[in-house]
Amino acid sequence: MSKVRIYTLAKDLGVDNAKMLEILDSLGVSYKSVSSTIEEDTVGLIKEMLAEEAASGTGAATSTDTTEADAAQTPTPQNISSQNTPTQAAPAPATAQSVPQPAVTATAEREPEAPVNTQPELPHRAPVVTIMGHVDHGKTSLLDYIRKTKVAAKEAGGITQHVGAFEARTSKGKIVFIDTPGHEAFTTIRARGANVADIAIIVIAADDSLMPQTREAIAHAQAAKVPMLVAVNKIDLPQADPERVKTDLTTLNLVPEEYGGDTIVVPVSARTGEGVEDLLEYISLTAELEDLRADPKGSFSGVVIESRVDRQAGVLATVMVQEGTLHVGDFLVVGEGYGKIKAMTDSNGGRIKEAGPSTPVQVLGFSEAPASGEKVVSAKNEHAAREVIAQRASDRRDAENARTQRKKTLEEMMGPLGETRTVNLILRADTQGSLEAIQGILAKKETEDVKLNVLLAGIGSPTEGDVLLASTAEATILCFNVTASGGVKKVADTKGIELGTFRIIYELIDEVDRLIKGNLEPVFEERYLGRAEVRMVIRHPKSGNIAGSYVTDGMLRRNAKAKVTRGKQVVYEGTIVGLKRFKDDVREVQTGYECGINLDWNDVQEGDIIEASEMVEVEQA
Ligand SMILES: Nc1nc2c(ncn2[C@@H]2O[C@H](COP(=O)(O)OP(=O)(O)OP(=O)(O)O)[C@@H](O)[C@H]2O)c(=O)[nH]1
Repeated sequence: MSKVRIYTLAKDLGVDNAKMLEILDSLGVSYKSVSSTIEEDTVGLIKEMLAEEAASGTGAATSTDTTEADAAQTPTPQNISSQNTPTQAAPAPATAQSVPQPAVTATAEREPEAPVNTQPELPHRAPVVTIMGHVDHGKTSLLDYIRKTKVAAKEAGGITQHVGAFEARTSKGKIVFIDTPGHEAFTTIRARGANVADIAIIVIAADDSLMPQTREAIAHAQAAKVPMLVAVNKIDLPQADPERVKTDLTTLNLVPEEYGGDTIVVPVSARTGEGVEDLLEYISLTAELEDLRADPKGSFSGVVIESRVDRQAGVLATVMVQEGTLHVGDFLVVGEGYGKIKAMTDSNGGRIKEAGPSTPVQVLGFSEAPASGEKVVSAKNEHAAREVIAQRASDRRDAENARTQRKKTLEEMMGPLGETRTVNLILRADTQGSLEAIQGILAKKETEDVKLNVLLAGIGSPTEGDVLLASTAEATILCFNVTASGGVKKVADTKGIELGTFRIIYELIDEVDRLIKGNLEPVFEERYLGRAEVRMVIRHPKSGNIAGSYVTDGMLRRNAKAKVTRGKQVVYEGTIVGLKRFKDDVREVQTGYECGINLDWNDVQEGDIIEASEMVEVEQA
């Protein structure tokens, strides 16, 4: 029995995706997304339903979106298919969809009036897409192909400067591509707390399948919780084996739709262009499901994609507008610096005066090059910009002071107690065999309370990218038989990332055990401090009997735990409540010194041995 993809069917029948899903729900048909497939039989039922509704004038084909744009149209099935372009009027929110809406028809006399959603909706914005994958799998070629075919010829012509992002025009609207392939850019941006990409395309060469950087790219996208699409590239090659890629993906728990999962896998060729249209269509579909919106009238915020210093022009920074609208003349604050926009160009080099959400713009006006991933906000005027910067500088100083070696509490590390916790790990090992062995053991360690989440299991030394991933995902990096370079260690240090290196698998596993235990309660350990011999008992009118002693080993400390042995027998366990050297109260007494010990116990005798210890919290990995 053949199957039909939901969104294709919706398109063919001229209903929008939301409506189609509503029909499927009413028929009790299960699906994962609009890109899932349904049985041919169901298609017949849907057609019948639509025909009946159309005949009874209930506007079956009418979108549940009761926007002005829809209302202005005569609702024929053809003119209401939803296209997620940024200029399109926004569909009604989910809550409005669940309210039965009278049909919108060409005859306006129908009563009562349809309940109109008075809350103005934010308009849709174009998706921002990043392309990641293993070296040589075709990321750049794919971006080049899209740029060549989807950026208007006159715009693409001439010398297009690389600005870090470009806008593609597709039949489904604008899609913005981050033009720096690879996950370094993605992670660098995320490491500064910003999220630029809405969708990640993982490119996998059909003749090579999963490679270490493919796994890394997937881990990065998953850590960022960014929806992923897999583009299996180079399908034009005779040795291409897209099926193998799909099977291999299942080993990472990414089950392609064809296999009953929800991972969209699109075969493409960046060389011939085959499948690229499909890929773009899937991007638009994913964007539609993500329901990406932004307020062009709101206050501006954006993120620096990249920046460089041009010898003639000065600092040129590419900023992605995320909210609001940017205008020439606006004051921008980045980190602890600011600038006034002297000029602005779009990603094709054309001068522009303003730019709304999901628009990458090159800005001239910063005095220093801001770093990728820095967040940008605007200020009313220069004075306001300076005020923001002064506040930031003072906040930073406070944070630096507060950070001085403050240990994170368990709750901060693991989330609230009493819930299932996740320990995020990045594993690095010398061979695939070791990795598998470690993962095999770890799989058995999971409990109801603690989940072990291996974000990335890679062969070879940990990279700076791993540290960035660890810092954004709050993960611990564990290395087996590989060590981090000095540079990577330094980055880990500055970011406060735990990076453990082990030569014995079970030591690594012990470390994981400690991490797991750390989830449950703090672990304390009794640590031996020292020992003293009682040489005489001094009777004190107020404090009771004081043990005049000589410290024979280590040291004694006030408030330490005390154990008194007489011969082989433990005769008392308590606390050292007072410690004196001659007449003075002291905190500690070292080996070789005499002291008076008050145990708040009167039966101490000459010859007793007082052993001191204290409870210390065991460092939680
Ligand atoms: N036959 C074929 N070759 C391709 C295709 N896509 C890319 N290539 C070739 O594969 C090689 C690598 O392509 P790139 O686009 O540079 O790959 P990349 O992933 O950007 O590589 P890095 O930037 O080094 O990470 C080049 O020689 C491309 O010509 C394709 O669809 N079919």
